[in-house]
Amino acid sequence: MRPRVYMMAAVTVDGRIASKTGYSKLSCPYDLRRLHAMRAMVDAVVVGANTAITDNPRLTVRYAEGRNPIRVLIDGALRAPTDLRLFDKSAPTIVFTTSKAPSEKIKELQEKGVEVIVTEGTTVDPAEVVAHLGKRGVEKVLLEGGGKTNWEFLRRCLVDELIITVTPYVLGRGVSLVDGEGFADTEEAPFELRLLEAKLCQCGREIVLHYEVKCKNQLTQNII
Ligand SMILES: NC(=O)C1=CN([C@@H]2O[C@H](COP(=O)(O)OP(=O)(O)OC[C@H]3O[C@@H](n4cnc5c(N)ncnc54)[C@H](OP(=O)(O)O)[C@@H]3O)[C@@H](O)[C@H]2O)C=CC1
Ligand SMILES: Nc1nc(O)c(N)c(N[C@@H]2O[C@H](COP(=O)(O)O)[C@@H](O)[C@H]2O)n1
Repeated sequence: MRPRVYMMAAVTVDGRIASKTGYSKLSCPYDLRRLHAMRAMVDAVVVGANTAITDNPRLTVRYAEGRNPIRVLIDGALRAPTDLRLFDKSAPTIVFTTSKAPSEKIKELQEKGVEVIVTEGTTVDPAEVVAHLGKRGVEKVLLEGGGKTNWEFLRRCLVDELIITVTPYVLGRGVSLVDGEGFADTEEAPFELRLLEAKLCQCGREIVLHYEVKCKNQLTQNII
């Protein structure tokens, strides 16, 4: 069985996860604690190249109790600089890339103890990433964005639960929670969202929405 995939993000009222300049610090301290508690609950946390480059995240557990998950970066052309915090020794890190990655950069990362997996094709197939993690015993994966990576996972029905915090801001042009080609209408989406919970954050200014993502194929199979 493939690992269960949770997608978590903080969005503005107009659905942005970052501004036009890449600013993304939207969450209140309570929301950050929820994020870190989730990191402690999963076995691996996944981000895309732009998030790694723009935010230079640590992806470790700091505002909750628990162990650090494996950090996973999807970076087709290995654009991420090798001095990112992701590549420090605080947690195991895996990079999924393609033959577009410069070989000297792969070597540099390997010397830092980072595992680099070069997949076939011109882009990394997220299904392959999830399957690979499953084979290594990973049972729970947290997808932390950004928008393009969220789209690549969602359009393939690779997300099982969505936890979205709506924050009291409007940014206008910027990065969308799900940033891809898009669906023509709600029917075209290969999944349905079922609301599990909607709650007010302890800060009193944010709403936490928790959905189950049901793949329509699986729904049909269940009906038959
Ligand atoms: N508010 C929040 O909760 C969060 C906000 N953010 C924000 O999101 C922004 C970044 O989002 P966005 O620009 O959409 O980018 P992403 O972080 O999703 O990175 C996208 C890039 O990752 C690489 N990538 C992702 N999936 C694949 C794949 N399947 N195969 C190959 N490469 C892949 C590609 O790089 P390439 O094109 O080189 O192949 C792609 O362009 C940042 O500003 C960050 O701050 C991020 C997370 C949470
Ligand atoms: N859930 C959530 N809320 C926000 O407001 C955010 N900005 C993010 N961003 C994610 O967290 C990463 C930063 O992590 P570190 O604190 O450096 O460990 C960032 O890169 C996004 O993945 N998430």
